[in-house]
Amino acid sequence: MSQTRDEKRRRIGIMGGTFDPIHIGHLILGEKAYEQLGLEKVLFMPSGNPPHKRHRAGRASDEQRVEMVARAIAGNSHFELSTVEMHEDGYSYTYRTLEQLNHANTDVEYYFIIGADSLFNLDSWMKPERICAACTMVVATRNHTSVSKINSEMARLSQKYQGRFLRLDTLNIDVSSEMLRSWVQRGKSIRYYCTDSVVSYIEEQKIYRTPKE
Ligand SMILES: Nc1ncnc2c1ncn2[C@@H]1O[C@H](COP(=O)(O)OP(=O)(O)OP(=O)(O)O)[C@@H](O)[C@H]1O
Ligand SMILES: O=C(O)c1ccc[n+]([C@@H]2O[C@H](COP(=O)([O-])O)[C@@H](O)[C@H]2O)c1
Repeated sequence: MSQTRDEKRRRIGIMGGTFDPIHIGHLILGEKAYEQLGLEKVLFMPSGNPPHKRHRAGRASDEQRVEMVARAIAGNSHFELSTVEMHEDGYSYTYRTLEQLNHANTDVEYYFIIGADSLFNLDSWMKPERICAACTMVVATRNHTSVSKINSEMARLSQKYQGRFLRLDTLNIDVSSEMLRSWVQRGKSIRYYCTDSVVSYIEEQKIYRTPKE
């Protein structure tokens, strides 16, 4: 059932991701969504991995990804960690998470924050029409995707899934977790691309030093 969009409902953002590792791109998206949409807070929600995929070579464990998110957002009072997708069964579909959240919190309107790469993949997500019924999608540019391309994809998806899409006004942020993993693996600095607390945790725990499988 489609949620009514009521000005009186609490507005909460969700920044979902693999966060392997969490970097400044994720943090800036959360902060700009908070600012531009007048959100009460932003939940940082690491997505779970199926048990058979945990502790993959060259990747952080689920526990390490959660710890990195906790450390990265620690200094921001309107950011909050949500571990609702970290459970033994592993991967959670976004439509299910959102429907469960809506069911449990009828006074909240959710805003799901994504980068442009995720927008152009949305057709391949599980039940996009149910995702669109359960939240407003909030989209930031990535990989220098133009505003006009983002706007036309948002219009197409909005019509296809009867959804509500908003564009965040952000600069292009040239960073990806994959790039940072490869830099650590090659002994290069990732300082300033992640918070100091995350950089030191990656060093202490010796994450991303082994080549990927
Ligand atoms: N630099 C960025 N600019 C805009 N959006 C981003 C950026 N980095 C990540 N995102 C968005 O944040 C969400 C979570 O991203 P994710 O945790 O997969 O990071 P990633 O950098 O894309 O990881 P990887 O390089 O491993 O694919 C996605 O919707 C993604 O589009
Ligand atoms: O539900 C789906 O089918 C689905 C498919 C791909 C990504 N997602 C969600 O989108 C968010 C960003 O995903 P990722 O893979 O870019 O880290 C994260 O919260 C994922 O759970 C969700």
